[in-house]
Amino acid sequence: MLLEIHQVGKQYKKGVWALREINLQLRPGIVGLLGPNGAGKSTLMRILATISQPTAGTVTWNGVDIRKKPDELRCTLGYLPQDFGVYPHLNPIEFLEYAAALKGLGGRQMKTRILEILELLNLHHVLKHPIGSFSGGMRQRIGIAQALLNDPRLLIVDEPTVGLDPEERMRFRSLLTDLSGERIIIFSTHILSDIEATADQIAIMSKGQLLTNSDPTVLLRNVQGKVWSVIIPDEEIQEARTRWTISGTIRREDGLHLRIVSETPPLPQAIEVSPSLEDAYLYVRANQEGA
Ligand SMILES: Nc1ncnc2c1ncn2[C@@H]1O[C@H](COP(=O)(O)OP(=O)(O)OP(=O)(O)O)[C@@H](O)[C@H]1O
Repeated sequence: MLLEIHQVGKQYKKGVWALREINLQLRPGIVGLLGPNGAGKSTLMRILATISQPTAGTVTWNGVDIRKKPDELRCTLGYLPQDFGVYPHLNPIEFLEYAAALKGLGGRQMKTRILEILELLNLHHVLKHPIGSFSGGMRQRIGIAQALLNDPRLLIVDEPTVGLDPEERMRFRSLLTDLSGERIIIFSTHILSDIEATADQIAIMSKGQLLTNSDPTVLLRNVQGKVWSVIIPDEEIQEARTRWTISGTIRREDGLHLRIVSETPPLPQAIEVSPSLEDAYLYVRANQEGA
């Protein structure tokens, strides 16, 4: 199973590229697509979901160009868009039957499959309740349920944790881990902690470009020896912000404790600390955007 993105670009307006020269090879596992708002994550996901066409480049699914033969991918694609809407008056079964019909799926087997999915997503106790009465996390699980109807090999979820409380976020992350295995799961977010514990691969995007695509341990290794702790007086924070890439600030009795990502010690008394993925993310962005 292989999804290959080759030199993909997308231009919405003349001269303005929302995506530029994206190259990625994805195999089974969870890929975290990380980047700030406007980085191009949704644009890329819509192209992969065959909803939008790239202006340049190609995407192949197991060697087949998805532009020429979109159905090869569509029949095994599950997609949860960012702006997923539900019909509030329908209950989960009614909604999923409707979603299945839209996808051309139906029959007796589909009824059984819907019940299995609702059980898997821990929604079996609310089968008769209108979706409008559900919490944000439960609605997102309905969104995932519709994406799983065809037992997809490629599952694309676009910022699924927006609006969820911390507990719901945690549950959603472990749900994706449960669903991984013989699937490619692409999970976009602008929040690092969403993918920190779950992603096998982290692709970082900014301003339409792919800055890096690595195993999280490689990202961490790259920033090893480049994260420092320093203490400065409160009044120096403005200047510090202009001088350094700061990944954390804590106010203590003895002053402001800064966590700084820098190739060399930012001050002679700086103490080296072990890096986090947050540091690694800032390091990639600071280096590659500035380059
Ligand atoms: N339909 C569109 N027409 C014109 N420009 C668009 C369209 N969709 C997105 N863009 C622009 O393309 C760029 C990338 O947007 P995109 O939505 O893909 O980013 P994103 O990383 O998903 O951000 P967000 O988290 O805010 O959705 C942005 O500058 C955005 O304004």
